[in-house]
Amino acid sequence: MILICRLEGIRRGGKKMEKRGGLSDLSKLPFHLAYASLPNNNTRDWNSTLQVQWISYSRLLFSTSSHLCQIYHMDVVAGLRDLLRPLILKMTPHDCRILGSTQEMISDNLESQAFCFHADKELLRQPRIVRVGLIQNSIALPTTAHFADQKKAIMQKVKPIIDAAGASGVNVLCLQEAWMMPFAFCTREKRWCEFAEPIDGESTQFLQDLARKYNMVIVNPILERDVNHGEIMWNTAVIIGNHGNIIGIHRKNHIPRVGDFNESTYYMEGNTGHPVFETAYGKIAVNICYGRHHSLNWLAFGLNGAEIVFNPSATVGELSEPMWPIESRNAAIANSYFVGSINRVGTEVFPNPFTSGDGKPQHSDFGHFYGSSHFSAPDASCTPSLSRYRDGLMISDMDLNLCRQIKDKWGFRMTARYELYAAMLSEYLKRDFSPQVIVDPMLHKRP
Ligand SMILES: NC(=O)NCCC(=O)O
Repeated sequence: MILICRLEGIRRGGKKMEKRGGLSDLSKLPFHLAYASLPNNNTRDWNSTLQVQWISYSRLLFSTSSHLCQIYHMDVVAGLRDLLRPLILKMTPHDCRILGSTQEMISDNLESQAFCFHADKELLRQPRIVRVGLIQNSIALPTTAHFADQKKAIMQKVKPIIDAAGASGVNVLCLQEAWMMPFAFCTREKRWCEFAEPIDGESTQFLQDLARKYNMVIVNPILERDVNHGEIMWNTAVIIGNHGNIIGIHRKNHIPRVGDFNESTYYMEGNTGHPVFETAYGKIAVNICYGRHHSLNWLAFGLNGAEIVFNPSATVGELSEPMWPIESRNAAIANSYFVGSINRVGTEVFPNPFTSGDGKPQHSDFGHFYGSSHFSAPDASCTPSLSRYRDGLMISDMDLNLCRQIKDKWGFRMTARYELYAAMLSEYLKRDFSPQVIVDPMLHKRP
């Protein structure tokens, strides 16, 4: 059963929920709840904030915070559109564009969620609201299919999702790590190198058209073949501007050497530093997958002025799922920027079994890529995650003014004592470094 009600004043942890719509006890609700929420008694914001959510009760409790009080979701469950029609009729054209077009384009297998992070109103600056999108997806064909067919099928699969993002007014969109291929780096087989592309190759050209069409910045994470440097490979994000131009690239800084993540067989540590790309919609950066375990990597993007850092990833449940909700959220807090975390979905099975020298029996798949893409904000709020199993599009509006507001409030940049750490690191890098350990003189004495 689906109920539609309107909730207001949603607070952190769901502790305070004033309701409208005649529902007094949320615990009596059916497991699934579709609702529309409005900002606190504020009709002024009606145009941009009528939102509809299809959400489980338990997720509702965990998902809300003071800066995340509008939650909306355009699910495509059959019949929901009819139920929502009275609400759609009340919307302005702007809202209809978001809900209507998204509904039209998304298939039953695609989950879509949308959120909004607010900042306080300022006297001297206008809000800087940017609509940001994340796409997670499984591969489209078995890994045994012809490579050209695999690539074409992935593009065909992702295109309607990008169209949905574009039609929903997304300004900046990020795809998952190496989205144009299966994540075959577990196998150590070199034939997968055929998927590598130059920076301005097939997938960039494909996305350039869409960037132009939707006036959208697109982050395109690929396996790069560096044609000007001996055809070597990198794990690269190409930043495509909203005019379809290539703004620049970033190459993955930290290459995993854990479990089946045998990526070092294919590419080296990146050589692009920590670039921040000033786009039409804000300053963005990309911390590719395993880089999220390295707090200095996050820090460097922050020091270069990033307002949104994307973390396009490919990681499996057995290895990293307990870390996933924590690391990027912590980075958003520590560095006063927004983070968009993306992980692919599904289990990719490869033709030949492999091992990774860890004593485990040979196997033919990487494990389950658990999706769970989400956004984190500098004020410690975060969205719920997309599904562990389904393709998904997550959209969030975010007022980038929140970054400076949180910097002003917490002053982490002022209290950071960078000079202490610069000195410590330069000592540590010396060959004759010895750790600063003060031994208890009693430690080795007999009692
Ligand atoms: N793609 C990638 O770097 N994965 C490494 C595993 C992880 O960091 O969870």
